[in-house]
Amino acid sequence: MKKKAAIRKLDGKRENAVRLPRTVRLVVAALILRPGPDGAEEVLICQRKADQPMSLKWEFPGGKIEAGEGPEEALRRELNEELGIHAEIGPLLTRVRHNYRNGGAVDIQFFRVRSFAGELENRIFQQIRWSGLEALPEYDFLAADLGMIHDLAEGKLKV
Ligand SMILES: Nc1nc2c([nH]c(=O)n2[C@H]2C[C@H](O)[C@@H](COP(=O)(O)OP(=O)(O)OP(=O)(O)O)O2)c(=O)[nH]1
Repeated sequence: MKKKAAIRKLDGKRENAVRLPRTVRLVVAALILRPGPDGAEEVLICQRKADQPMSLKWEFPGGKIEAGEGPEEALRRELNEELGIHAEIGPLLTRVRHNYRNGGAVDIQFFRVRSFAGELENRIFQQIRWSGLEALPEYDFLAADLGMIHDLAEGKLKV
């Protein structure tokens, strides 16, 4: 009897593991930088619309990598769709993995962008704006970005 009970328990555990899969969304995002008026760096930040999930939170422009795309290629496409620019994608600055409380997980690669062609145009966001790096913690960012924006503000992550 004891043995059977133990097996049932094990099976139950396995079932739970199957019932709660975490599909990781592979995401790319850009730190688009420009020199600010005082010579310090400014970065472009974007606020999600009121009718989007995680509404009105701030984030960096970007989105999910589609099947068959490389990360840089996906980011170039997203920046064109969202902001109407043709960006030159620079180096990978950092990579963040975060489990959201609703069960979704994201794996985000952040690339530096210092140069782009075309005029910045807000095509999908509530608003976009330039912020000094040290001011980033004043904005209500998506949870996955919090560690990184504090590192940027404190100069621990170099751009
Ligand atoms: N673009 C971007 N997405 C981010 C950041 N931080 C963060 O957690 N994310 C998450 C939000 C989304 O779940 C996902 C990006 O997906 P998306 O931009 O293609 O699509 P979406 O907001 O409609 O999200 P979804 O509901 O389809 O998952 O990554 C960030 O700084 N920039």
